Amino acid sequence: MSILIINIQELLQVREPNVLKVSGEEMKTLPTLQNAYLLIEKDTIIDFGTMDNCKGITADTTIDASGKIVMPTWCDSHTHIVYAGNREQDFVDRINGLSYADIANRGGGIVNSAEKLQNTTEDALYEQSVGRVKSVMKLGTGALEIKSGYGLTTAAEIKMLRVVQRIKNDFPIKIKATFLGAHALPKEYKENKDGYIDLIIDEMLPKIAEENLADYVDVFCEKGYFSLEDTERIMEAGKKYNLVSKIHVNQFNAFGGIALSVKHNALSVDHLEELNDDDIAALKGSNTMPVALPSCSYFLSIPYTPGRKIIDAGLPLALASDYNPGSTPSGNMNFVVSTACIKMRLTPEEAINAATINGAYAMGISNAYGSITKGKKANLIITKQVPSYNYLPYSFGENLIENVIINGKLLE
Ligand SMILES: N=CN[C@@H](CCC(=O)O)C(=O)O
Ligand SMILES: [Zn+2]
Repeated sequence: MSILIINIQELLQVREPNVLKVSGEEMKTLPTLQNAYLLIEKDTIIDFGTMDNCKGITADTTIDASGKIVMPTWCDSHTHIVYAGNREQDFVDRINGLSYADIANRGGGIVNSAEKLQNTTEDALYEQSVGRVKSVMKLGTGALEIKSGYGLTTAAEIKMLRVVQRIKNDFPIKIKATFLGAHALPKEYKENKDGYIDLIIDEMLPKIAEENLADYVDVFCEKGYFSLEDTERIMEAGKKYNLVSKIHVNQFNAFGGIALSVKHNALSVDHLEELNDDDIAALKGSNTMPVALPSCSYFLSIPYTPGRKIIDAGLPLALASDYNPGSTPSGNMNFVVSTACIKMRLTPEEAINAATINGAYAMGISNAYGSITKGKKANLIITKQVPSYNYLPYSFGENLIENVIINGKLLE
C-alpha cells in the first residue's frame, strides 16, 4: 500500500536522520519545503521533495494537499491517559478556592483516582482509556508515553500497565510505558513512606520487569510526595532493570530534583513550573530533556514553565499534554502548542519543534518519529486549508486537522 501526497502548500519539519533533538537557537528554525510531495510505502516515509521533481511518481492512493500543510504527528511524551473515572469535583472545589494541596489533603487528588482505579476491572479500564486514545489520535497525536501511578498497589499498578500493553498491541500509535508507582502515598502507608518505597522496589519493580511492562520509571519528586532521597532510591532501583528515568519535578517547589535527575541520566525532567538558575545550570551539557506541560498550568492556574528562559539558555525544550484526570483532563496537543506560544512566548517554530522532534526525544524514539525524514514512520498530520503554519497556534481552539496518517494508514 502506497500513498502519494501532492501539491503540499508547505511540508514542515523536514530533517536529516541524524537530528534527534534541537536546542536553543536551533529551535527557532523549522525546516520546510514549499509546493512539495511526499511518498509513503507501507508504514514508512520513502521520499519527498518539491513538485517539480514529482513527475513519474505513482502510488495506490494520491491525496491532493493544495493549500494545506503536512507535518509530523505530535509526539506526546507525558500522559496519564489510562485512568478510571474523572475528578470534576476537584475542579469545582478549586473554583471555590481550594488549592491542589488542600484537595489532596481532604481525600481528593491522586489517591482518589487510585481508589476508583482499584475498583475498576481491567476491561473497563481498557475501554475508558481506549476512548481517550482514539480521540487524541484524531487530534494528531501519533506517539504517546503513558504512565501508571493511579494504582498504588502492586495489583493495580500491574493492571494499569497491562492496559497500556494492550493499547500498544491494539493500536497503530507508538506507545511507551512508564512505571510511576511513586506518584502518591496510598492511605495505608500514610505513616510509613519507607514501607511503600520498599514495596515499590522489592515487589512492584521486579514483577513489572518480569512481565516487561515498562520502558521507563518515574517519581513525583515534590514536597509532600517523594523527597530527593526517595527519588534517588527509586531511580537507582529502576536502573537494575534497565529502566531509565523520566521525573515529575519542580511542579510546585524547586529543591534540587533536576540536578539529581541529571546526575542519574534521566531522559527527561517534566513540569518545571518553578525553575531557578541552579536548575538551568544543571541541565546545561546534559542529555536530559526539559518538558513543559502548559495545559496543566492553564487548568490549575499555576505558573507556566519558563520556556523562553530555558530556550534562551541554549537548552532544548519539549512540550507534552500531561493528560490526566486531576491536573489536565485534556490530551489536545494543538491546544498545548497554542498555549506555549500564547503564554510561554514560544514562537510557532519553537513550539512545533518542541511538540514533535523534541517530544520524540523525550520518549526515546526520535530515531523513528518526530520529523519528516526518509526512513522514519509515516505519521503525518494533513491540515485543512490554512494561510500559513503560524495560523495553527494562532487559531487556538479550532480544529484545523483534516486527516491523520499513522503508520502509513489514513485514520477513518
Ligand atoms: N503532578 C503529578 N501528577 C499529575 C497529576 C496527577 C493528578 O492530580 O491526578 C501531573 O503530572 O500533573
Ligand atoms: Zn504528569
